[in-house]
Parts: sequence; structure tokens; C-alpha cells
Amino acid sequence: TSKQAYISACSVLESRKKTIAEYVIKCLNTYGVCVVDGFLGQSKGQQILDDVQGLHESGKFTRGQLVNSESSVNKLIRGDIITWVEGTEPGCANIHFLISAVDAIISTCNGKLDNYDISGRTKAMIACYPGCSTGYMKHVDNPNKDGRCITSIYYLNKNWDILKDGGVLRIYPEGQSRIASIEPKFDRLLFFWSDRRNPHEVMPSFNSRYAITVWYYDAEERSQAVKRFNRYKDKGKNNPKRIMVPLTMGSK
Ligand SMILES: Cn1c(O)c(C(=O)NCC(=O)O)c(=O)c2ccccc21
Ligand SMILES: [Mn+2]
Repeated sequence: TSKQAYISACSVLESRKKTIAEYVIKCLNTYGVCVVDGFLGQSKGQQILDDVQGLHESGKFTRGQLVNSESSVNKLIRGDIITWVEGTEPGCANIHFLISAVDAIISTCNGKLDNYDISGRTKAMIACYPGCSTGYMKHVDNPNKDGRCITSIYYLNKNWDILKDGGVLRIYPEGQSRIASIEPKFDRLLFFWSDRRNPHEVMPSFNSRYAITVWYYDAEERSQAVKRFNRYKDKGKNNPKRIMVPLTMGSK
């Protein structure tokens, strides 16, 4: 019956979730970086890409950061453009499905990832590199304990060929000689520690490159960061000279 089919499908999904979670725990704790290919399958991946392209066409993305182009002096070109979604917005149902699927993996792993107690996450940041040879310079996502402990990135780029499209993510794990070069492949899910262990950069892209990022919070580090921020903010009250620095864009 369809009820039995439904039940067996759920149990297949449940066991796949556990298998992925076990792999993520081992891989993250060993290398600090973990790649899961074919995370949601071709059709669900396509639906998520359709949602993202829909947002892009409806002008929901910010105006890309201006970047000086190497080619000609003081010619400004468009860098990455981003938008933040909760997933409950109209036209984001499939993005919501992705966020819930990554939440399910993380909560299944919780307690076994480093010594983190994962208590929450940011909204999803959807990024598009328009493909005019811009990338993202080398950086650490969370250099100063803002609470983010794990970066998760889901890539949406079909038939991506790094030889002509570029856009490789290069991670330089702290204290190690090896460099991880990650292709931004369709339906690929990536996890890495958000702190100084993983400086990384996005190489220039020559084709439009889409990715959805969610950062997960460690409870203790996040609560300390919020306390510091509130103390800082209160000081700002009777000291109009101090400006308020947002914690991280899109963070709750
Ligand atoms: C557009 N974009 C990013 O692409 C990365 C990043 O590290 N991306 C890695 C990747 O896409 O492979 C970021 O970390 C990032 C942080 C704040 C705002 C925008 C940002
Ligand atoms: Mn980053």
C-alpha cells in the first residue's frame, strides 16, 4: 500500500541521515573539512537551484561589492552578490527543505563535533558570483569568537568545469602543508570549522557561481559573544561617539 511505501521511504531517509552524520563526525573531527556529494539528488537540487535563480531574477540580491579589476586601473567590477533568507519567504520552499536537511544532519551529529554544543544557526546566505572574474579574498569566517563554529555550504553549479569556470574554494588548514581545493559542484555539501583553523579563499569565477551557506552556533561561545555585544552596546548609550558594530550579517 502507499502507506507502507511511505513508511519504508522514511526509514530509508532516516538510515541515510545516520550514515551521513557518522561520516561527517569522523571526517570533521579528523580533517576539519568534510565533503558530502549527491546530498539531495538531481531533482531536489534542481528545485533548489530554481528557487535561487528565481530570487536572483526578482532582484532580491544586494548590489555586489565593488572590486577593483586587475585588468584596467580603477575600473570597478561587480563582485559577489548575496541575499539572506529564513526559508519561509515566498518562492523559498526548496531552500527551506535544504536548510532543514542540513539542520537534521547537524542535530544528529550534535555532541560529537569537536567539543561544540550546537544551539542554533544563522539564516541562509545565498551568494552568487556573477562570473566577471571576481573571487573572494583569503579570510577566516569567525576569527574573533562571534559564536559560529561550523560553516556549511551547499553548491548549485551544474557541469562546472574549473578549467574554464574557475571558482575553486581553496582551504589552507592551519598548521598543515596540504591545501584543500573544493570544486563548487552541483548538489555538493561542504562542512568546515569556521574559526582560524580554516583560512580559505574563492578563486576568480568566469561563470555564474551559486552557493547557499548556513553557519551553526556553539551555545557557549555564542552566549559569550552576545553578552560582550550587549555590554558594548550599553556603553554606547551614554557615549554617542561609539558606533554599534553588527555581530555578523544575517546573524539572529
Ligand atoms: C560571498 N561570500 C563567500 O563566498 C564566502 C565564502 O567563504 N565562500 C566560500 C565558497 O563559496 O566556496 C564568505 O565567507 C562570505 C562571507 C561574508 C559575505 C559574503 C561571503
Ligand atoms: Mn568564508
